[in-house]
Amino acid sequence: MFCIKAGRLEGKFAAPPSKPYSQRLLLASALAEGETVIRGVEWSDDFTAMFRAVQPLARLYCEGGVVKASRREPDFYRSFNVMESGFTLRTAVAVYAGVPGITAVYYGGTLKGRPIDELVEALRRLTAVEKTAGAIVVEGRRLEEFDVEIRADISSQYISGLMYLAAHVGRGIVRPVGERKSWSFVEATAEVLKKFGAHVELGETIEVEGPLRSPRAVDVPSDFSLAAFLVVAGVATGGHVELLGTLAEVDKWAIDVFRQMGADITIDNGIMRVGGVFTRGVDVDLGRNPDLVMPVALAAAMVEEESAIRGVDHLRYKESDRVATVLDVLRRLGVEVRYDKGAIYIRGPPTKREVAFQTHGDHRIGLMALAAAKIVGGCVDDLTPVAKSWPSSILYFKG
Ligand SMILES: O=C(O)C1=C[C@@H](OP(=O)(O)O)[C@@H](O)[C@H](O)C1
Ligand SMILES: C=C(OP(=O)(O)O)C(=O)O
Repeated sequence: MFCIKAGRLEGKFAAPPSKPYSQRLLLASALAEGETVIRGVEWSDDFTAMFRAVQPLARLYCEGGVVKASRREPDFYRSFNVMESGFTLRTAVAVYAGVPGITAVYYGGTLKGRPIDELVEALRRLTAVEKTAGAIVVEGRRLEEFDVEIRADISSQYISGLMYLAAHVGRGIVRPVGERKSWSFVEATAEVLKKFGAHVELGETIEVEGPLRSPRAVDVPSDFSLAAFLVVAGVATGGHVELLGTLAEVDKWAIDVFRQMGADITIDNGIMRVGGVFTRGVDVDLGRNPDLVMPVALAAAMVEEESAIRGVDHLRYKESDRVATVLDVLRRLGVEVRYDKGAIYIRGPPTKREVAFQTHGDHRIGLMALAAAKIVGGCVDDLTPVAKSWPSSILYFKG
């Protein structure tokens, strides 16, 4: 049990480093020609998962938050545990299909109940892939150019995995089928592959052409989906919060969502200053950016006007069923909330104080609970999950 007193969140904080970018940069560095220095890494469980996954084909050195990576002759037999990292599981299974040799990718915890079968089916058109209890075994081949269809409405990481495979083997075409969920993360993959010299076209189909070449040194950008918890806690407690760092593209447009709700956010010389009061509800579709649902829902819980957060049905495939667990956090706050046809409707403000929150084994629900506890006071049952994306978060909220 971790308890927090209600009170103003005040201070100057380093914005949290982006987990999705740190993982993408490490994977690209491990496949690229030449050494890459990656600066500003936070050793989250998911980054560690990617570090394990690339070890059989990369030379790796680390010192604090700096990692140096370059490709090497891959081991023929390789096995590693990606723990609960969906991105690492889905990209590793795809990439190793194009690396001659045999790979056993172990996975566990909440990831055991999350989707992977559609990617396994798509890869079986290229090579042998066996799914057993808790592991996937991939027979890697020297693949030529490939052309595959894959469902786009379950996880964008299937597509990101196939894009990395294409860059690695030389060329590939990926045909997304159905609604394009979490699409901003496909764009983030394209952005990183292009930084490493690949040619990427995102259209009706996706075309990727390698090879990957190191840009020599890269900085991990900051993550707005995580920083947003500090923004919400700062605004909701009337505190003054300053965040230092350059935000990654993927979720940063959502600053305007918080502004629409009444937050006063300015960015000047890489410093984000946060103030204002949440006074208005919002009607927003977060289907392209699912990780923003938790902080936006918490901000919406502060205002009386009803908010609608749409496009959230695929949140059921995350570390927890986030449709259910976001509703759980809000109900514990005494907020009116309902889910209907892919949308969450929220009407605040909180009517409860000193609340007992549950993380349900999910890091983003844990972070939402930490920010909520700073606002109304309360306790979080288990902090372990937050190490998946932002282990240092507890230091920001401890206060
Ligand atoms: O590619 C990525 O790094 C991610 C993609 C999204 O998942 P899905 O594509 O499975 O929705 C997102 O929710 C996750 O936190 C990170
Ligand atoms: C769903 C997430 O990550 P992953 O899919 O990589 O496990 C997340 O960080 O919320």
